[in-house]
Amino acid sequence: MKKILGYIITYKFSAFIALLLMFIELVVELVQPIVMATIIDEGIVNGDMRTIITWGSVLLALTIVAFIAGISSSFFAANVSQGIGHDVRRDLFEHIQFLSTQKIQKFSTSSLSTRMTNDVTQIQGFIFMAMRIMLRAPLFVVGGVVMAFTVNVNLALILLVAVPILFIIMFWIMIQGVKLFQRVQKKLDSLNSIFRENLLGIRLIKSYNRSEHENQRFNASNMSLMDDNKQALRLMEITMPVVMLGMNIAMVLIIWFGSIEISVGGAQTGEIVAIINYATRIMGSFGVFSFLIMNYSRGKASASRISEVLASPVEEAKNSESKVMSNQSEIQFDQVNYRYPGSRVNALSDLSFRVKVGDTIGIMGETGSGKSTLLKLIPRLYPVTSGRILVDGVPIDTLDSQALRKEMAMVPQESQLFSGTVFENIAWGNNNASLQEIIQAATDANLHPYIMSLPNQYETIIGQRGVNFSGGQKQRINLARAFVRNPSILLLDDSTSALDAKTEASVLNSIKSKSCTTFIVSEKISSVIEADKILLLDHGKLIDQGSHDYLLKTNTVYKEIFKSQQQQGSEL
Ligand SMILES: Nc1ncnc2c1ncn2[C@@H]1O[C@H](COP(=O)(O)OP(=O)(O)OP(=O)(O)O)[C@@H](O)[C@H]1O
Repeated sequence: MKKILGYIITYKFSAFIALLLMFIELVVELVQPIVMATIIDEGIVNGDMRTIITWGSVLLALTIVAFIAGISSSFFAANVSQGIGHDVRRDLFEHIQFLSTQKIQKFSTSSLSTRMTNDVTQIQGFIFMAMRIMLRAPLFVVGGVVMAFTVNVNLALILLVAVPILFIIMFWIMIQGVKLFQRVQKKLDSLNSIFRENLLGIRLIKSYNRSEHENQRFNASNMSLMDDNKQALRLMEITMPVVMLGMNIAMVLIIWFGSIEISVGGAQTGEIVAIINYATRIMGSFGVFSFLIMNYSRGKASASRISEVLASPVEEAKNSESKVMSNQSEIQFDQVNYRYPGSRVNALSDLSFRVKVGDTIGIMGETGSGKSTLLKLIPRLYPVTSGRILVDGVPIDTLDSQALRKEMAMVPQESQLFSGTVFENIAWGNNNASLQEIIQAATDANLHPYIMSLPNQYETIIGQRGVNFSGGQKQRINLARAFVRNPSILLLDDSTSALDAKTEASVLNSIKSKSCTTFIVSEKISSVIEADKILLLDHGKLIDQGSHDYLLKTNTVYKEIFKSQQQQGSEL
């Protein structure tokens, strides 16, 4: 919460004015019962019309002041809460951009999106409430008791006993509430995660007739969220009856002792009315406590979830002074091991190999053998568990990650498109690319003729996640995006799997004509047949390396794969 409240500094002026106006409103409300007592005791009881009119006018003026102060305070409080919400969202977004892939995986994308939306909204609500009533309610309770003492000490003593007891009960409820609302927030995360998976996999769900199963999964999570929410709200709901009970007992006592005091001349009617007035208003302030507790509990839970993200260290630029990467880079893996966090086995074990500048490297192996993992280690998407990866002799963990990645382009296994036009999606790889360069990249990806056949050509809007493009078209947009970057290291993770043989051959030819060092992950020998070197992986270990001809002659596993793929090819 401290971290989030730190954001208030930017809005200190608005926050100060909001609190000042709230304070004026509070003082006016505290003075009003005394004015009423004066009107009763000096005006009504004595039949003094002048006193009634004078103090009645004062009362009216005070009411108008409180009204204006209240509205203006809300205006400034909204400024502060909305401003802070905006700043927190901005910082969260920026921070998430620089979190390591492992950290993002740990938080999970659905949790991050709940934090970015729902949690920030809770914080906004909390800050607004904090400035409007969170301070005002307890201040009024304390101020009300103090003012009651100035009216009649004996009767005020009743309030002095009742109020602390209620405070303690409220404090206990608040502590329980924070725990419960934290649980609610976690359940909301799970619900969001199921919902997200459903939206992404809607076609698969329909084609497998699994809607009923998914409904059940969602309903179970929804039910669990409802149960926890109910439990939290039930706790909140008991606050009002407890307050009513405590304060009504106090009021009965005030009236009872008050009537005795009046009969012995120790108090006047107006004083009793004023103290009852304070008691009623204190009860009102306590009444909003349940709302405040709920707001505070949710706000605190949300603040700690947001702070957790903001406090996660970003990928460090360990050595920003380090040498800038040359645009032709030799790569060396030196006894590299990698184990995913939480996994019991290495995804990659004792990997050592060297890649010459401009070479094309094929990476082959059965599914799950560690091909994609190897590729992701090169731009340091995951830091190695042990061993070293060197680019031009420099360990990559000593290089600034931005500088390291500037020279690389990666085409992921799963095509990724952004909302916008085809042009924007390709240019995303290189902001400074000219139209000519974009067209060249699309041509190299064997995509230009298709784009030109579209009604709006390069200005064609790509639907959400590229729904209006085929798998192969999406892959080629991703390839064009990588080409336009003109990288010195090109990383292709099974990026031609959806292309037909002719298109793939044409794309591979374009890649061959480029001078970059290229890594091609594939399960198809045809994709890597012309590579300078093929790395053969098995269960994360490098079992052999060499050219296609060399492996075909010397490696029986490779020979088997080749034979089976040849057979499949001739059967097709
Ligand atoms: N994000 C992850 N978290 C934990 N384990 C992972 C993660 N990604 C991959 N793994 C595990 O690491 C191993 C290697 O996975 P990797 O994706 O590198 O294999 P691959 O050879 O590229 O497979 P495929 O050909 O099916 O894409 C697998 O056993 C996989 O379960």
